[in-house]
Amino acid sequence: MSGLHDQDEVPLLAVRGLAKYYGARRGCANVSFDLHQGEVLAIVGESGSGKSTLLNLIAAELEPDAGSVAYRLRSGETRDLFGMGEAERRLLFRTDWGFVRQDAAQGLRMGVSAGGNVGERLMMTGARCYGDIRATAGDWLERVEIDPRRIDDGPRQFSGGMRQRLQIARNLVTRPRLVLMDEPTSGLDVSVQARLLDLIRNLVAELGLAVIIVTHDLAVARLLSHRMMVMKGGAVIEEGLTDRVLDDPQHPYSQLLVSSVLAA
Ligand SMILES: Nc1ncnc2c1ncn2[C@@H]1O[C@H](COP(=O)(O)OP(=O)(O)OP(=O)(O)O)[C@@H](O)[C@H]1O
Repeated sequence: MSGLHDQDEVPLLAVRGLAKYYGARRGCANVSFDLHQGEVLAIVGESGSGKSTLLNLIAAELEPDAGSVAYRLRSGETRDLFGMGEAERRLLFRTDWGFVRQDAAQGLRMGVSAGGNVGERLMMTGARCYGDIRATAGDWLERVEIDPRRIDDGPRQFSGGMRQRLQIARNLVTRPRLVLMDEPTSGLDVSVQARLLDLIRNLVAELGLAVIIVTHDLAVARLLSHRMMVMKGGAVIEEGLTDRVLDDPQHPYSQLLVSSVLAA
């Protein structure tokens, strides 16, 4: 995928010098990047390279030891996430941000119906009319290729792929501008993965979403992202346009990563 943005516009997200240590062990350190509206950034690297730590820092689920994350609000004002009050940040995350987790059970309310899962997020943006909420939830189920007649079924009655699609509907119904995704397709059958990736790709393009996607799968990065960052040992060792990094990796570790996938 290739895509360009206006270099002059203020980034949606600006990450500077982010670091997290677990005791003496480096989770990630010295990570800086900008993300613009509509841009998809893949974070790749082997297990333990720091991908989840970085994503969880950006989601403010972990406290950084150093660094900042600035976000441009809909009002145009840019704010440091860690300087915000807890309530303000929570509201932002529930409306303007999404977080699609690898394990759908962590991103869904498993005891609540499909319609309830989608409607709940909508209510956080102020929707109150039951009929409208139900109709919008039904529309979103259709958009993620779930039969809207299953609106009253719970996620426990859904397959793994359907759960992930429901999680996507729940996250996108509020029309967020930024969505974090943590290995959204791993653990699913290959054919289910392909369908889900196709769906994600179309929705991201249609809604003009900015996305940070963590994946260990370079094919996922190739398909979805404009830019990618390669992490190793908690540090970003290479960063650039996805096609460039995959076709012409500069760092020996990225070369190894790319060639080992090609050889597989
Ligand atoms: N809660 C924790 N306590 C101690 N060390 C941790 C903790 N979480 C992560 N680490 C360490 O931080 C480093 C980065 O781990 P992280 O989970 O961010 O990597 P990752 O690339 O997301 O790996 P995976 O793909 O396996 O999830 C690793 O050395 C890991 O052992």
